[in-house]
Amino acid sequence: MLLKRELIQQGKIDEKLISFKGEGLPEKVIQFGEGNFLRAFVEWMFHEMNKKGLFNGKAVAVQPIPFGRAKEINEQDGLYTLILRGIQQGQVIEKKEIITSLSRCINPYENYDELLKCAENPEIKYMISNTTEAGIAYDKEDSLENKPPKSFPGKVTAYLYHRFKHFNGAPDKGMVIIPCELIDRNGDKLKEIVLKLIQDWNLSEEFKEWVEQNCKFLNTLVDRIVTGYSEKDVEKIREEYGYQDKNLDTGEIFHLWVIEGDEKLKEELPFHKAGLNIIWTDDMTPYRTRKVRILNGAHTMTVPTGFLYGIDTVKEAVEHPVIGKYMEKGIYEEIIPSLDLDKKDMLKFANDVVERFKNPFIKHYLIDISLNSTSKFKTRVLPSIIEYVKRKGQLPKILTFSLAALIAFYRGTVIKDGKLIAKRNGEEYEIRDNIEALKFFKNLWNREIKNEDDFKAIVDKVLCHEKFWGQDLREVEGLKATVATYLKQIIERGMEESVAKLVKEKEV
Ligand SMILES: NC(=O)c1ccc[n+]([C@@H]2O[C@H](COP(=O)([O-])OP(=O)(O)OC[C@H]3O[C@@H](n4cnc5c(N)ncnc54)[C@H](O)[C@@H]3O)[C@@H](O)[C@H]2O)c1
Ligand SMILES: O=P(O)(O)OC[C@@H](O)[C@@H](O)[C@H](O)[C@H](O)CO
Repeated sequence: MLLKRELIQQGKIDEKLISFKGEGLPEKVIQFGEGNFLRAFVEWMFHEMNKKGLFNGKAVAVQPIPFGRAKEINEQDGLYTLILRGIQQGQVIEKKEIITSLSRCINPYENYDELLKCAENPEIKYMISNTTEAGIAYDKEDSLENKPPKSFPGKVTAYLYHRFKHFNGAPDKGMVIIPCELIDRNGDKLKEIVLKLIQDWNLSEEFKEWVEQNCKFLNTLVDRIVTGYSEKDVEKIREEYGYQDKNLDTGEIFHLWVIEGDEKLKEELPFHKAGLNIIWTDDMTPYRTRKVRILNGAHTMTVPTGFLYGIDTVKEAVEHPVIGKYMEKGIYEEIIPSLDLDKKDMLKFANDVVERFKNPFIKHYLIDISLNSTSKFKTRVLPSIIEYVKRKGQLPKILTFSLAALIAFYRGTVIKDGKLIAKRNGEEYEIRDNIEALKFFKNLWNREIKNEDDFKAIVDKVLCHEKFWGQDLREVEGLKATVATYLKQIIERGMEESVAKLVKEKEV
């Protein structure tokens, strides 16, 4: 029996899972993205507000690409179970609940008019999105003639244009747009692309002014580890509660949403009154830097090293005697000293991150985090290396090693179904990144390696590839030689020996 509204109405679902039925609430939010993260973060927050009568509305999701889970969401009337679990003040906490703040999911590739109809709804004032870092991108080939436009910003532009025309440019029908993508100043970036598309598509000056004056694009930073579901979780729910849930979602208890916005918005969206951890600020930059460099940086520097060591999850990594040490040294001795933020605050954040990584309920696979590692390394790890060198006049050895590990991790020679295939201990694994990056590494490793010079040549090619790093990394003193030495060790002696030696070393 599939989770559906009628099961709740007929009293067939355990009452413990239903704290708020959400019947009859109007749609107030249009949400681009129907992935695990949004459902465990934003929908959960609207649900929490609804419970307390603070929002009284639902979100309607839109599938931003041709493939997704619109069908599954609609089959379950937008309902899904959310399991939040972790350790809080030494106590094991597990909360299971059916979230009722999602009304449905529109697939604009099948029903574009449904999407445009939402733009005509005066009650839908908020737009949320999470389309991954790849989503907020300018596509000069996109067009209003595409129904729907291909890109996410294209869809937003078409949506806003339809709303503008429907309400004859009424100033009070502007939207509050709150993107959650983990890119720097996500709101500003989305706005910039929307304005560019308005120009490309020759839309009226009045529309452009309406967007500029009446639509607010907020910059935000989100933080919660969400890992989706496993078949085991689905099976457990079926056994315990008797229903099947194709949209089950799981995450940690910790959550933080930093939003750049004013008091008026804070009152309109009173997340804080529902006890949620939301920071309204006029500058989100320090929060973003802290999170991306410490938490995401720790993930990205650990993934290739830990994975090639034979470890599969973040929890195993942080608790491993060698890899755990590698990770902590990287965070406390290299990332934090490269940051210009309040020391006490950073240490507290880092300690919490290490605790969060140890969450016994979260199986966060290194191979999943490895997605798009080249661009992640550029934004999440490289700035710490550059800043550390500037401040200390020497290379941070763990982070430098992680670059060598990244090159070793991308040691594949065949591309199959858009993935580069490499081997760990004789077993194949898939490297997922943009196709140019995969081709680059495939060509890079397709050579005979006889001596030290060959490793140097490989590293030279990677470091000078400005498309990855936005700069020529050969200019960082000593980086090429050190990465080449580490890479040679990893390939010739294996990750285990190399990293064990590294964590014992004093200096580079
Ligand atoms: N999972 C987490 O712990 C977590 C935490 C914070 C932030 N995030 C961010 O969320 C993103 C992943 O989201 P998820 O965990 O919900 O994954 P997911 O795969 O469940 O969902 C991804 C969503 O992005 C959309 N999408 C993918 N590529 C797109 C493209 N090119 N254009 C437009 N839309 C596209 C998909 O349709 C889907 O709605 C990451 O980029 C990450 O930065 C994730
Ligand atoms: O989601 P990604 O792929 O951008 O990055 C992987 C993880 O670093 C990330 O999901 C973190 O767990 C998350 O950013 C915590 O808030």
